Amino acid sequence: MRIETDLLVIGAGSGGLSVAAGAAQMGADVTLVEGGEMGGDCLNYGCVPSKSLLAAAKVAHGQAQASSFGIADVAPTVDYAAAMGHVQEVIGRIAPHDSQERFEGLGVRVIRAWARFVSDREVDAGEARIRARRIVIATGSSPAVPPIPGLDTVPYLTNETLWDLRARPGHLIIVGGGPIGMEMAQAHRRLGSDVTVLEGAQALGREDPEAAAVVLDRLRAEGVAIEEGVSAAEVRGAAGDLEVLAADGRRFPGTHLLIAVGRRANTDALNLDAAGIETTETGVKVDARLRTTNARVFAIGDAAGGMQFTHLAAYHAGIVIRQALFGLPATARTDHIPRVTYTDPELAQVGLTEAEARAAHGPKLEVARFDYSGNDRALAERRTEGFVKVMVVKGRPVGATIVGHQAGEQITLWALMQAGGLKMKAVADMVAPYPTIAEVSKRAAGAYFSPRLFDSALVKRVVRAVQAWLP
Ligand SMILES: Cc1cc2nc3c(=O)[nH]c(=O)nc-3n(C[C@H](O)[C@H](O)[C@H](O)COP(=O)(O)OP(=O)(O)OC[C@H]3O[C@@H](n4cnc5c(N)ncnc54)[C@H](O)[C@@H]3O)c2cc1C
Ligand SMILES: NC(=O)c1ccc[n+]([C@@H]2O[C@H](COP(=O)([O-])OP(=O)(O)OC[C@H]3O[C@@H](n4cnc5c(N)ncnc54)[C@H](O)[C@@H]3O)[C@@H](O)[C@H]2O)c1
Repeated sequence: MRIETDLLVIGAGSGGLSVAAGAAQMGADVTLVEGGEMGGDCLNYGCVPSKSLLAAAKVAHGQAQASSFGIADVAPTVDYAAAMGHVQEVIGRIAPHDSQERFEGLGVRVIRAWARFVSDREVDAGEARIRARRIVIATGSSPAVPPIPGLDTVPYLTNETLWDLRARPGHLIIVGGGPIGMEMAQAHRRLGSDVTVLEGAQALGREDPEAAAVVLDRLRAEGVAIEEGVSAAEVRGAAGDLEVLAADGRRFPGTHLLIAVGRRANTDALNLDAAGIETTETGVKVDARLRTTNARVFAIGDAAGGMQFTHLAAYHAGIVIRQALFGLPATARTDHIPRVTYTDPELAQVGLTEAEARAAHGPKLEVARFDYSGNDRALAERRTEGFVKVMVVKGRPVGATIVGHQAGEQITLWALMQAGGLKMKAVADMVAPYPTIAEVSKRAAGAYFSPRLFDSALVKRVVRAVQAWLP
């Protein structure tokens, strides 16, 4: 079967679905090829199942920690299979939105097969040979599996297989202390598993160290063993009884092993050479407009080898639609893309961290800060750990870090500030409802302005003069 199309999208995950839906609704002839599950990683093996399991874990934790509110603590009775059932139910409720039926209803031609390039503008998928004016590679990424001796002889879990478990792991060993490792560590600890995290460098090492420490302290207090600077040298054992040997000779026994050491872009099966598309160590090589080394082909989302987030893939989709449908130039920015690790407390970042901002701006950097312990709502909810830290250069934020209750919700304000290049005055002028956690951001803006107001000899002189003059 031969197909001619305006836009061919390879991969029906967060990025590909956004391109296909937008382009079809704007009148383009769109063909979407998906070899696996509609919805990609985020829906089936990533964001949705992980946040759903964390939600179940939060309920269990709440039962165990109620007495500070005057309600008896209850040791939670966890039905792990039922918690995983909840995870699958949530996936099932979102799935229709990403389904083949919905996309066909939007006018998208959906082909369920694995795609591979056969020329610079043609792709084979199942029985179809598809010739396209423009092509978008949105094939996402897969779990990287490190070459640890013995790993191939032991059953191990990844983010793709974890959700099939129905019996709670007795002792889950997690290799990798990034967002996947730390989210799953807390979820499983709260659901009653013993958990050990083995991290080769520093856990949450990409984040502001002070903010990461707040999260790591909490996880340790909840009983997660976090071993940093531990590289796994060997794995031994069998299902239910295995051990990881560290390079320094230490042994870490457990029942289950989760590998969470980062991702590999899904490019191997695409036969990119046939289309003259180059790759880098992290994914498809793209320029700031997300164009590959083939002028007809774009790459977006995880496949493009940069940051790996669902909202980034969706943002990339807009950048590509503008170029592929309207022929207009569009450049992808990164400075306004937030990221959140959904542990409890959450850790959220947009733009530069303090260390990055100091390196980039030196003495021009001012850091405005406010602690959750000064927020009345946080006190009412007994959630006083954490802070907001805003990196400011010439009155405009260049980054914000929030760690604490609902940090992921609170960072959206700073994502807006970064996206619009707005000044701190915008937040200072905002009236935040009392009592909300959102006031932490307003108070951070206040902390930026208060020395200018309260420590200013000029302001004091003006006030005294006006008071002397007023009737
Ligand atoms: C455990 C976990 C938790 C996460 N949590 C979050 C979170 O809370 N927030 C967040 O923003 N991000 C999160 N992420 C990251 C997020 O899932 C990804 O960044 C996002 O899914 C990337 O979207 P994508 O469209 O690039 O790729 P994907 O969603 O992975 O979609 C790619 C699709 O392409 C298909 N495909 C691959 N090769 C081919 C081929 N040759 N032919 C046809 N089809 C192909 C795949 O089957 C897949 O369906 C998480 C990831 C993981 C693993
Ligand atoms: N909340 C979210 O938005 C969210 C949640 C989960 C995942 N994700 C996305 O998925 C991506 C992948 O997450 P991840 O946690 O797998 O990867 P990651 O790259 O963020 O972290 C992996 C960690 O594993 C460590 N590591 C690497 N090799 C190791 C080894 N052999 N032994 C011990 N430790 C080792 C690294 O030092 C690093 O700290 C993230 O970059 C993120 O973009 C996002």
